[in-house]
Amino acid sequence: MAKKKTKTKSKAKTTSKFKKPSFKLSSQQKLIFGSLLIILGILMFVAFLSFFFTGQADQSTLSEMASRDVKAQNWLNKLGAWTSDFFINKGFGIASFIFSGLFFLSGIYITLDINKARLRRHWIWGTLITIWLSIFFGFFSHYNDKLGGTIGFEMNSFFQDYIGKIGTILLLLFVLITYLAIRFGINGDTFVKLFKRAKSDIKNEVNSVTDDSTFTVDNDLSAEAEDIKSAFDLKVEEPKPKKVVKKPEPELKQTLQPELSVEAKKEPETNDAELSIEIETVEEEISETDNLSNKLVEDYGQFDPTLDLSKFQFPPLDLLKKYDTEGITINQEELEDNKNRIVETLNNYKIGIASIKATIGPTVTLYEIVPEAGVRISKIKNLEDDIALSLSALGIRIIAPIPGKGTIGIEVPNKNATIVSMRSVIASQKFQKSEMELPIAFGKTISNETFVVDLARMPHMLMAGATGQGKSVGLNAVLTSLLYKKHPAEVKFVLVDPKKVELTLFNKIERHYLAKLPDSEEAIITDNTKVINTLNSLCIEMDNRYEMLKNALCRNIKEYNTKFKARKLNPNDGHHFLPYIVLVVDEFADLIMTAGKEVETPIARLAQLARAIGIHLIVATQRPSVNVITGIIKANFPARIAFRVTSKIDSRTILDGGGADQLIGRGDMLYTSGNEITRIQCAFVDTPEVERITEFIGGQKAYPEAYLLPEYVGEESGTGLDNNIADRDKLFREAAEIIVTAQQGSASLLQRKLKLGYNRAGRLIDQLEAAGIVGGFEGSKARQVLVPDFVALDALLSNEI
Ligand SMILES: Nc1ncnc2c1ncn2[C@@H]1O[C@H](COP(=O)(O)OP(=O)(O)OP(=O)(O)O)[C@@H](O)[C@H]1O
Repeated sequence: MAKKKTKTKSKAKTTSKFKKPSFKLSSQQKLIFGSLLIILGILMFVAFLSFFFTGQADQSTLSEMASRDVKAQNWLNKLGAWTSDFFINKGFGIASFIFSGLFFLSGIYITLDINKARLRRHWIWGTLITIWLSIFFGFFSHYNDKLGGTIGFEMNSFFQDYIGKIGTILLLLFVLITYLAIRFGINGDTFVKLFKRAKSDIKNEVNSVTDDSTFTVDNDLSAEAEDIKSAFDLKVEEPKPKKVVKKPEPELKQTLQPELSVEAKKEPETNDAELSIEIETVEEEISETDNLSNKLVEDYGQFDPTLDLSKFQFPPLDLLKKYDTEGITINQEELEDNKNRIVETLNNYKIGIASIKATIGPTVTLYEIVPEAGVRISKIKNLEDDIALSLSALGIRIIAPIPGKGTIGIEVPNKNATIVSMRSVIASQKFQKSEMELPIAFGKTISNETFVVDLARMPHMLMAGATGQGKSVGLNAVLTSLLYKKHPAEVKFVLVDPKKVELTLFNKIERHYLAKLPDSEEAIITDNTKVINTLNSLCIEMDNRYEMLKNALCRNIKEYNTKFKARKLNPNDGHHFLPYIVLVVDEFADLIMTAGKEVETPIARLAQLARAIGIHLIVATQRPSVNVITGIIKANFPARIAFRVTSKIDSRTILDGGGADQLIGRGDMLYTSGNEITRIQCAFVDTPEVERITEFIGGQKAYPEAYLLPEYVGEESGTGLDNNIADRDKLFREAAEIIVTAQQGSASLLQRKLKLGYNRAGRLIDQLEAAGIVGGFEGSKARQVLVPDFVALDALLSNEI
């Protein structure tokens, strides 16, 4: 009991801490409230009972309730008179007694803390029975109007007015049957059983009578036993009396007594058919871990991952530049001009337009046309170049039809494009109030709405665009968005920048936001070998995180972190708060060209599996050709961003459709995360702005070092020359075959054929040398191949084992 009390106490404390509304009563409150209800039930019963004797006399006093001089006859005086008049006279008649019973019962249930669901059921059924009874007694209102009360009388006459007396009786009968069927589970079988039972009872009765006679005659039952039997009015069943009478006289009483209980036990059998299953809803037990975590949360509050840098300040908006040219200016003349030209061009091709509407965006204006009935959409689509010619403008895109609208869209670039500043999108309500995990404010759509997406949901993003079209600005916009919204404890970046200059500014926030390999000096990765190590290390991190999620019984990072914050996961078991990791790779083409499969494999693995554990990839490339964006990469990057590209083929590679070749550049981009393509003007964030932000963050207190990724033992760390078969590269056999076929022992051949990095190819050559397949190093000349053909190679390798 004492335990229970502390439990409820601690629970109450916890809930008050979080200020959640709680209707749980303490045991003392339950006692007080319960006894109040019990007393109320008794008072109602007394008042109602008294009403039948004093109700008539109290009629006149009801109107003078407020006067102290007037006395009522009711046993509970004026309050009793008023309550009983209210419930019985004006309410449900004698059925109102049920209410007093319900109050009494509620009091008992609450005091003893018995199942609430059952009490609720009592109230529902009790109220229904009260209504039914009051309507039923309504039939007898002309004998005594107190029987059914006003409600009963009125409802009864209402039904009689519409379905007559017989109809009302049948309706009540139907309701009664329904009630019995639902409440007690009575069905047709019950009646059959009842009938059978009655029949067998009669039979037994008859048998018992015959038995009784044989009983006395056969067994010579003493007069005393006979007396006892008649006194208990026993129904003696066939085999039992014989047993009883065989016992000696003094034991007779004892044996007869148990028979009493036999009859008592029979009772449920007779009620068998009327039994209904009451399902008790058991209140959920608080498990031990819950309890412990509750206590921890109570004592120390929820775990706060930001505590180490609790004074960290997010960069202020002032660090971002404000542009004078911002905001949409409507050039009426330009609009009118473009409209006329569109209509004219289409008319030249005998395409009539029913209506035309313009939506002005920051860089392009969308003209939505509803063509006249009977015009083929493909006809308009084919006129793309003609419309562009007549408007003498670049970057015209025709969307026929606009998905979900049923109109045809013609996007025409504005003569004077307005810059979408990073400041305006970061300051927008949409971004500031977003509840996303990793919100990114990309820019503004064609209807000038701020476009915010959640990187956590994408879950990976592929970005392509020809040089100078705004990729780097786009990457900076992504990083800036996250810096403005996420605390250093919540997100970490792994930055890969083969160009070495684009992301260097972020070096300043290394100890706040960046992640790196334990042995590396620079957090921003510019060296291709390090990229391979980092990617493999991320794969290890991914596997570790999955293990942690598995142990914590969580499906994703969000659930895991919520559980960790609620102190349900023990840090001693290896659990810790998991920050999101965003891997940004600029110039992916360069990586693929130099490292090939060694980069592609871990990237594809991460892209396939890392979404649930919070590792998200952003990969940017200048050359969106198929040998860079391979099928496996493409399949795992559902979100794509295309800045202007040079050819339709490139557009198709990145977007699976045209359009990116018709963009106007300077941040004009297309975004898709599935079917729909949205045209967006990317927000512009300049280098000085990024510099100011990183300086602001970098100037604050930081963690002792960057977030450390797990160590990865790279391939070049192996001893190249030893001939340990177990340590051989997985591609050893394949490499040997290539060398033997080409009869040329060069690392670059392996690099080309197997799409490997230089280091790995070199190591393979070393292993081939150790195995005696190629000769020693000969300077600039290719090594000699010592195995003439496949047969010899097979023989050599099989001899090794
Ligand atoms: N959203 C934008 N709004 C306005 N101007 C932009 C925008 N994005 C880019 N520009 C302009 O285009 C120029 C080139 O952009 P950026 O450096 O991002 O190109 P890039 O695609 O990264 O080129 P590269 O691949 O050669 O690095 C910028 O200096 C800027 O003047």
